[in-house]
Amino acid sequence: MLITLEGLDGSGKTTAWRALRDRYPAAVFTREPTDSWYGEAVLRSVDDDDADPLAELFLYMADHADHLSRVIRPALADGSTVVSDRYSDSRIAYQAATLADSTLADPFEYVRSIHGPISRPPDATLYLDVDPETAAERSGRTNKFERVDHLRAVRAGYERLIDEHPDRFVRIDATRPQATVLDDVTAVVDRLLD
Ligand SMILES: Nc1ncnc2c1ncn2[C@@H]1O[C@H](COP(=O)(O)OP(=O)(O)OP(=O)(O)O)[C@@H](O)[C@H]1O
Ligand SMILES: Cc1cn([C@H]2C[C@H](O)[C@@H](COP(=O)(O)O)O2)c(=O)[nH]c1=O
Repeated sequence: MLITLEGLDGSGKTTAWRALRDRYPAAVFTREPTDSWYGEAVLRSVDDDDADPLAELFLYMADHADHLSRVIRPALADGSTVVSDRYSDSRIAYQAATLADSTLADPFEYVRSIHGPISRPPDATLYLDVDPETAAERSGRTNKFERVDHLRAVRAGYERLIDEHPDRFVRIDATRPQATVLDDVTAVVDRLLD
């Protein structure tokens, strides 16, 4: 089973991912951007305010393709549970926002469409829901994606994904205290793996 954690910057995904790693030591824990050289190239682009959004999308896609072949597919073929901190929905929500002013007629559909033939959809996605103001505050506004107006557009993309896949997404109110959020996260994953 492939479980993904999604949400705005600072929503608490990595905190939840670490709690799940302690609780399920036999599962495979991974993330996007990955720690490969493709992931390093992505981070260089994230730190470049002038990066071309389409070029950046394809860096993320290269990292995703490598992640699929090197980590995700082998782990699933072994029968392991895989938990990924960010995955394809991050691309659809974030790059649809960065490409909003591009020549693409419908960036959301375009980014989704390029995943179709190559990706492996998640079985379940925990969406840690915070408002853009809380997200920007918690993340410390350290990169170009952590600005309130951008996060508002990203959140709209996530809402569209949730509307389209109500059975896959589990929304968790992540504005509550950390312990309460983690209780909900572990209860959801316990139920999924039961
Ligand atoms: N429920 C919560 N209430 C208050 N603060 C929280 C909560 N969850 C996480 N935090 C804090 O918010 C900050 C960001 O958390 P975390 O790194 O887990 O978020 P993230 O979604 O992985 O962020 P990013 O996408 O930017 O990597 C950390 O300082 C963390 O301790
Ligand atoms: C996977 C992925 C990530 N992003 C953005 C979101 C963050 O601002 C940065 C780095 O991710 P992190 O979880 O905060 O370390 O990258 C994105 O725009 N598109 C993606 O596919």
